[in-house]
Amino acid sequence: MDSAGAAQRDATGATLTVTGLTVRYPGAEAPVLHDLSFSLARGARLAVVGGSGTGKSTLALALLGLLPDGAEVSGTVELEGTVLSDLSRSQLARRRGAELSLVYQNPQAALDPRRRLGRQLVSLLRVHRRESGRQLREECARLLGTVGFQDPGTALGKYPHELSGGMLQRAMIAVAVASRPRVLLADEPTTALDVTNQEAVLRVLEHETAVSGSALMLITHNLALVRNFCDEVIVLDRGRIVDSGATRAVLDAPSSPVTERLIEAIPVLPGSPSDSEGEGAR
Ligand SMILES: Nc1ncnc2c1ncn2[C@@H]1O[C@H](COP(=O)(O)OP(=O)(O)OP(=O)(O)O)[C@@H](O)[C@H]1O
Repeated sequence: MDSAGAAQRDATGATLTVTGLTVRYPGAEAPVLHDLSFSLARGARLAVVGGSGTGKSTLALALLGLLPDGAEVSGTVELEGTVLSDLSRSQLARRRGAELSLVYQNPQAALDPRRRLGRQLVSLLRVHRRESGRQLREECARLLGTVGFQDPGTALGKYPHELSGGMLQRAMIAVAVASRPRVLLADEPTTALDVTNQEAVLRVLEHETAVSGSALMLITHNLALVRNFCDEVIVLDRGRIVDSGATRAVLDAPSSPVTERLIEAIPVLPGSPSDSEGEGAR
């Protein structure tokens, strides 16, 4: 943990505090996000759940300061006591990646198909580190090893299309948490993957955020995934929070019909983690 971050800690235990966040896209009549307020505790795992078009990705972009030009934003986003809208573009860019990091839905789309994986991962690390290219490449190999790559050196020499989506996503997570961000934002990180790769990526997310001490904000439309993975959940509908709280409490006693519908959509398979027997361990 860096001393600047430690000095800025507030007394609430929250690493991220969002207050009254409202966003309107240019030309749109109504805001896409309405007066959102929530906080994320240090090291906690929060799910943001909602159907298509409810504003989940807009929320991620707003937190990262990456909304398109002309978007109207009000309310505040506070990271470790610093209001992000008070920062200059370059200060915000430094925090992005170092303190607030993002894992995209589709790692293939986030990478340049013409450049080998190693060069791209080194470029990502270089934004926040001063080591030589050789040291950064060694660090990339070490990071890939921590997320289950048997032969990191070979993987670094490959082009993105030569690796599976699951491998690429694990690599991206390893690099995203390398700077020990306060918050890792994962926007549908498993949606583009098959079931086996989804599980591997979730295990990596769980392990890596635990090791780095990062809080996780998991954006998903899939409440089944949230059940066993997140401590808290907020449910979005048409840009508003319609339900929120500890995951168990929200799932056991939803206060919105929207949450009820999402719960009804969870497939219950005998012996699956969503089966009550399977849940006993947590
Ligand atoms: N750049 C933009 N300009 C104008 N409207 C936008 C823009 N991006 C998104 N929207 C609109 O904002 C609303 C919320 O979109 P957003 O992508 O945040 O939802 P989402 O919950 O992430 O959806 P999905 O799960 O389908 O990705 C949608 O109606 C969308 O059409």
